[in-house]
Amino acid sequence: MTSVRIIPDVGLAGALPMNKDSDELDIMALTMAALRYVNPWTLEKNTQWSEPIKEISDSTDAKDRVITLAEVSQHDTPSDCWVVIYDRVYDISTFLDEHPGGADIMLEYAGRDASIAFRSSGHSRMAAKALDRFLVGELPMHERLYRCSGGMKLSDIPE
Ligand code: HEM
Repeated sequence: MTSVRIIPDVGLAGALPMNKDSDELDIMALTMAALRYVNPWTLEKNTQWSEPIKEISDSTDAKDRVITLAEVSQHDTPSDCWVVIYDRVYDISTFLDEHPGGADIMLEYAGRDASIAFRSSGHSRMAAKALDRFLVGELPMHERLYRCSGGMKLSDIPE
């Protein structure tokens, strides 16, 4: 093995990998140590640098998400079905097969505003409450019809 003689006159000998049998520097050990030092996989994770992961799944956060009508219109298939009801955006993809009124009637409104249809089908308060679990966001103020100043006043808009 290649080895280099070192003169231990700077007081570093104790910190360097020396051959046990001589006062020579162990180049292989030094190389491995240097590789470990520069190899990112050996670096310990510094939690101080990590951003906490922000959960966006609960409905409080979903309410804060602004979704335009243009974006809603991209979700207009049975497997990816969003509708707007009273200015709120709902992802009802998983509800289509559960809907007591059938999937087809809701699919007519896929990617669009379904407020009038929802209202005129005489849905119960329970139905309005059922919307909560599908909430993904709200329209921007300039695209709203109900939840805005001067918007349409309906006594039974869900809270
Ligand atoms: C998108 C969210 C919707 C939810 C969460 C929902 C929920 C419900 C629920 C729970 C019922 C049972 C009756 C009641 O409690 O009112 C129902 C019935 C019904 N829904 Fe919806 N609905 C939605 C959208 C729509 C839309 C867009 C239409 C379109 C017209 C519609 C049409 C109907 C009809 C016709 C019934 C009566 C079915 C029957 O009694 O035979 N629904 N819906």
